[in-house]
Amino acid sequence: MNSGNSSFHAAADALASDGWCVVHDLLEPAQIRALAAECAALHDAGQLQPAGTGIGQLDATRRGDRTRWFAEGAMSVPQQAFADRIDVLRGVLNRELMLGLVEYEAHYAVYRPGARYARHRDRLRHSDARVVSAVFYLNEDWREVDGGALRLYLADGSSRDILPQAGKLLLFLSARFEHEVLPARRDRMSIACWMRQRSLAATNP
Ligand SMILES: O=C(O)CCC(=O)C(=O)O
Ligand SMILES: [Fe+2]
Repeated sequence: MNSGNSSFHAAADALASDGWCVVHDLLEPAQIRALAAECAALHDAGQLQPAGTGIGQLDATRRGDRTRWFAEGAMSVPQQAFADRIDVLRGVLNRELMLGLVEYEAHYAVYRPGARYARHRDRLRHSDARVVSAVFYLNEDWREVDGGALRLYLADGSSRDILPQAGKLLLFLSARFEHEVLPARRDRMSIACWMRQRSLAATNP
């Protein structure tokens, strides 16, 4: 069971001090495998769609993944397990950092070999709703030679490469960090999720 939430408290501290962190115990291995199997099956059944870049355009040279949103009220068992834990994390972040996170959105993403997502920020131009980006990786036995790191650009000009290994949850403040997905040599599966505040500046795109 994922009984302890001590890593969530540590994550809140790290978000407050550094703005980003990695959590390793979001879900059990069997739950992660169930998500990976579902993501792969949906992809193979043609149920993922080419992703846009937030300004309504498709440009596979900038963003080459295919995605499928989790549908509220119609989630599968593995998706619900993920959502339940994200909700617990959201509660901890709200209590400890007073972030006012009222909801989240999440989608599966598959990057085929060679696909990338060029350097970008997750907060959309027309909305300040996204506060915390949370990327959960589903890839068993991922090694450095497989590529596909998430490169996170830090304020001091340096960067960190995070490999998309099964079970890792990368958290970062959506407004603060530019990041990119480097091309991989094998299929790269993840759940991209954003914890959202009630948006004050939202307008229709
Ligand atoms: O898959 C990742 O590592 C990050 C994906 C991403 O940056 C995004 O979907 O906005
Ligand atoms: Fe992103």
